[in-house]
Amino acid sequence: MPTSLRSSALRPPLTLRLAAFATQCKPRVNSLIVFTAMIGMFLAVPGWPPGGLMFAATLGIALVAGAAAAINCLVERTIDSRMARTRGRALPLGLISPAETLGLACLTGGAGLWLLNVAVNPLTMWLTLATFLGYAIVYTVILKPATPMNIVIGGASGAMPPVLGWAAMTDSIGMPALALFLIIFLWTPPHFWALACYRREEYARAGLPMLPVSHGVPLTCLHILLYTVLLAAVSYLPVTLGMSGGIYVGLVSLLNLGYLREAWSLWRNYSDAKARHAFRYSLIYLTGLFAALFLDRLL
Ligand code: HEM
Ligand SMILES: CC(C)=CCC/C(C)=C/CC/C(C)=C/COP(=O)(O)OP(=O)(O)O
Repeated sequence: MPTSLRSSALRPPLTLRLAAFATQCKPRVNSLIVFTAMIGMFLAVPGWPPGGLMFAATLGIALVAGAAAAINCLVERTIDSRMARTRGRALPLGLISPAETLGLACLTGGAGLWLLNVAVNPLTMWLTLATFLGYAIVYTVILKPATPMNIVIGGASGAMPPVLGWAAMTDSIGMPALALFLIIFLWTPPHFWALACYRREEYARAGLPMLPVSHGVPLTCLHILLYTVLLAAVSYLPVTLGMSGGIYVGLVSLLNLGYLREAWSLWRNYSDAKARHAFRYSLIYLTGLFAALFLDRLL
């Protein structure tokens, strides 16, 4: 927090500081994370999952995911202050102090883990803790500043939520849950690299070795295309495993055609506008794929 804001007279009021903390939990990113966890819960059991168990699991996962995002904001507060996209976050603006962020993240994360342990099962609690550490420590502290492959390895944490949802309902990790893990795991690099392409100058200024910064845009676009082809192939695993049928195949095929077109066009003839479009499409793709899994099960 800037020195001028340290004196209590100049500190933002408590409600504003709590609201500032909530924005650091990255609610928009985490709403999709939690959605994929909930679909994992639906697919794990025949019929509708037990309401109380589903509520506790969803709340627990959301609290821990929010705490992980807040720790990411805490660790990266100096880097965030150097990039246009992130300099309006609560810590660079001094709306909340690092100590308050740490304290509230421990509270929310601790509450989430406790809830998972007592109201869901210890397996889900341990897997969620590992996911938290994977993102907040392994990705944020170790990999992100060190290697352009940060996202490939770090993406494993982002791919965990359907596995967490599955474990919450079954107290086990099934093959179908691993198929959903693989889908998000292969989706994450093209999702992030599209954004990293059109934000490459900011990442370079911040000293972060993202793939378009270290190896250039053409090679990054080739990687985006290759990952998208792999993703399209793996997106049919739920059918091979007997989890989904015709409705899913139809919807996911449309989504795949759209994503392959985005990736192909980006590779053939790059522009920042196309990369922005491909990033937005990545969000439609993953939301659509998980909605298709749900619809296929429902209908
Ligand atoms: C470690 C892996 C990931 C990285 C590095 C990453 C990176 C990013 C970045 C840099 C943004 C822009 C955020 C902003 O401007 O505030 C973003 C947005 C977003 N990401 Fe990811 N992402 C990852 C994994 C995921 C996963 C697994 C999901 C969901 C399942 C996801 C969902 C979203 C959503 C919904 C947005 C849009 C947020 C908005 O509109 O404000 N991301 N991601
Ligand atoms: C249950 C649980 C703990 C889930 C965590 C899931 C997880 C790994 C989410 C990662 C998504 C995310 C906020 C990426 C931002 O990347 P960034 O931090 O590089 O982006 P930034 O530059 O916007 O901070």
